[in-house]
Amino acid sequence: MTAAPAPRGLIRELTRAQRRLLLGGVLLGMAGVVSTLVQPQIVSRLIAAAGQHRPVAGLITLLAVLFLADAALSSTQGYLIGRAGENIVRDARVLLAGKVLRADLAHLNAQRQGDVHTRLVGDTALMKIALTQSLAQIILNGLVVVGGTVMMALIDVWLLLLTVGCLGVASAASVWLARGLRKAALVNREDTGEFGADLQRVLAALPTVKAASAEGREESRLARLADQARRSGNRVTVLNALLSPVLNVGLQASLAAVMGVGMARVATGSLGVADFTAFTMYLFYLVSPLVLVFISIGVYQQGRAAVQRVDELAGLPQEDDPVFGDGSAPGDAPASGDGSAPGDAPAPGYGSGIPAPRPAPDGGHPAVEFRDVGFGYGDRPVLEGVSFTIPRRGLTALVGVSGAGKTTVFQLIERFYRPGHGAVVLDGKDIAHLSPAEIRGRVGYVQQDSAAMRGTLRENIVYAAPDAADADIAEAVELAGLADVVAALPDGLDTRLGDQGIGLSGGQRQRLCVARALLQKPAVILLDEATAHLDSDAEAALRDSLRRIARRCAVVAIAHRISTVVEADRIVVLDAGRVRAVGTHQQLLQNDGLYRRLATAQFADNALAGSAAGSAARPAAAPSAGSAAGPSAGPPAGEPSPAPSALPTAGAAR
Ligand SMILES: Nc1ncnc2c1ncn2[C@@H]1O[C@H](COP(=O)(O)OP(=O)(O)OP(=O)(O)O)[C@@H](O)[C@H]1O
Repeated sequence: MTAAPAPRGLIRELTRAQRRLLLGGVLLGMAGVVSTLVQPQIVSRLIAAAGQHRPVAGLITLLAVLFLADAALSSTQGYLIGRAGENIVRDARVLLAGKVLRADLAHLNAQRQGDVHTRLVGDTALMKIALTQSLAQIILNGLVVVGGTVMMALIDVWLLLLTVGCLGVASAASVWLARGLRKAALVNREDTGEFGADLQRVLAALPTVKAASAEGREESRLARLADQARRSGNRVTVLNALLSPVLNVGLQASLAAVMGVGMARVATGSLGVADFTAFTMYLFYLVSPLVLVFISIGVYQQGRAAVQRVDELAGLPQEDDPVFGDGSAPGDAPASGDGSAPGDAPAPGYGSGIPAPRPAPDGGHPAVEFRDVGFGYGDRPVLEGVSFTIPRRGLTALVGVSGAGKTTVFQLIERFYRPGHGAVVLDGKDIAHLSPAEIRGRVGYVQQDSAAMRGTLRENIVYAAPDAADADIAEAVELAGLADVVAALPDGLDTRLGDQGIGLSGGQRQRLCVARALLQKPAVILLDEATAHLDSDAEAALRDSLRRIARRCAVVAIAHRISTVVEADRIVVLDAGRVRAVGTHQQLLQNDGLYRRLATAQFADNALAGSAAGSAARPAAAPSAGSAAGPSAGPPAGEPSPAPSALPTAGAAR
């Protein structure tokens, strides 16, 4: 994963929030340790008292109380630590979900969705075990081991040295195994993420997989990845399986040695029976904590691999990270240009050498302005020296062959990506200085792939304006040409849609997205081939609506159909990432070869198909009053425009 380093102390922050539960758990656990360590001493005194025929009832009662206290303390400690663990998982998931939702798209797109999912769901759960249960086990059982060792030293140092000698070799081997375990666990987490990512890819394109009869191929591919995860999982299992036996061998050896040497010393009278019993009890008490310490170290190492992956995801660069650093406050108005009268010469010196915004003819600034914008995805340049303005009202069409950069222009207006050069200006403000919420509150965006989500039709429509009034919803539905669709559904707006809006046709989904954008009441509406799936009646109705809407705000359409383009107040022709021409349909027909070819090629196609017969050529719209930055075409020569049909976006038209 190519993410920036995680914010320092993320894990510390998550655990600090749970410090009361964690501290409470550890303190109770320590009380339990004391109660455990005292027990052999009481037993030793019990044996001594019984040997001397003294009363033992008090000692027996004390021993019973210690046993019960031990059990109560250890279960309460387990509960507190477990609760802290669940809280840490919740906090980590909420934090990561926020990071992913606000991540910079360029960086997020480089991640595999399934891997992001695995990190958010699976790795956070493993992280909980590492940060709470296994750490608590290491601390508490470690205390039992240390405390027990001290008590054993007080009873008989030579027997202790014998024990440590047998256990030392086994412990060193266990530490070595635990180290290997961490590396193996990291590989296994990566492999699991890989499998998740591929599964997600297949599920997202299931109809394509079925249509291509690729189920078998995909199954084999998934099986290969599952096998890869199994192999690395097996390495983890082997190391895990070796950990306890290695330690057990050491423990068994030390038990045998202690019993042999201890009994011999009891026989010679150099060690008392009571002390030998207490020593042996400590050794037995040490067995399980010692094994648990090493198992917990193993689990902790596996959890650390998950912590590393969670940390990386938390380090995803965020879209509101400051990257420009020019010292101006977010949302600063330009030093000049605001308040200048329409027609004033642009004032120089705005931002980093970028000319000041040009006031729009209707007062105020243009709705959108591109100033010498250059942009590429990674090292691949897509836009170069792009400059144009979009007036505050009217319909602007963006045309060009496929891959010219039209959608990229929209994505830069939304600031999904930042330009490498130049500025995108929204209502006189460089969007580099606006928050994502400010930008997207002013811009409605209907994407090419008509995004709809699982939920009701109403939830989908009000998604960008959750508090919209019913009357506004009804108006947006009407304007988007969705009213008949809603009326025909038994549950109307409360009809439930499946994933990606399953339950609606492609054209209906497009109208839903238009309604969603309209309801937002934006200053600028971006339509990316929003009528591509509509039949000609629905498209004509939506065009009428857009004409009405364009009286109130700026409508920018990446136009698929020439009928939309013909009606546009201005047309921006993009060619290989550059603005080639700006003008009306008539002006461009007259003066721009590429535009003429784009328009007439489709007209000819439709004429051949006989579909153009009934389509009367619409009179070209009057040239826009707004001034156009960038190349401009000359006035129309009064020649007839091609009949409304579809404008090709294929490179063949060039
Ligand atoms: N996320 C991305 N990562 C890398 N390259 C991309 C990405 N999106 C688009 N491109 C590339 O950028 C170029 C412009 O793409 P864009 O989608 O803006 O073109 P377009 O004019 O809208 O095309 P179309 O009419 O086919 O939708 C294309 O060459 C495309 O391959």
